[in-house]
Amino acid sequence: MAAEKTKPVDVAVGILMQPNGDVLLGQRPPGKPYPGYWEFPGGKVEVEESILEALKREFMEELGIEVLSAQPWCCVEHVYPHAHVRLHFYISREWRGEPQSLEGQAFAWQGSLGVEPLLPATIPLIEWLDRLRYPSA
Ligand SMILES: Nc1nc2c([nH]c(=O)n2[C@@H]2O[C@H](COP(=O)(O)OP(=O)(O)OP(=O)(O)O)[C@@H](O)[C@H]2O)c(=O)[nH]1
Repeated sequence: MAAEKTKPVDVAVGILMQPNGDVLLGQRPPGKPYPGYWEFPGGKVEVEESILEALKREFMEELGIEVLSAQPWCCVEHVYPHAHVRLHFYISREWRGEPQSLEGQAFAWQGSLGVEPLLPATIPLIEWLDRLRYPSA
């Protein structure tokens, strides 16, 4: 069945934002669709799990970070050849712990220049995000 005719899969995505505006990105590992592309950490929401619960679980599993609070920011739907996803982006400024690469992926704190390539569904968000994190620019 073509991906666009399927029901979207909900994905919880977290943007950890430091006081200077830097945000945390992770790199997709080999063996997954879009290997080597950069993304905000997160993953699919499981059955009977809220988006915030999924976000907290994914951050703990992937990075060993305890997200203490996060606010919904925006929701983007995208149809890839491999999946139809509905991405729920949350912004967190309050977490505990330093990121560790628990699943072998690279990660980086990024300022305005950023890393490339980014996942296609994530690219339009960067401009909106820059307006939020650098309001006087
Ligand atoms: N975490 C994350 N996922 C994103 C972003 N942008 C984006 O399009 N996605 C898509 O959302 C889905 C994330 O789910 P996932 O991480 O559990 O799935 P996956 O494809 O990596 O692997 P899996 O199906 O083996 O679990 C992927 O289809 C990914 O392409 C982003 O910024 N962060």
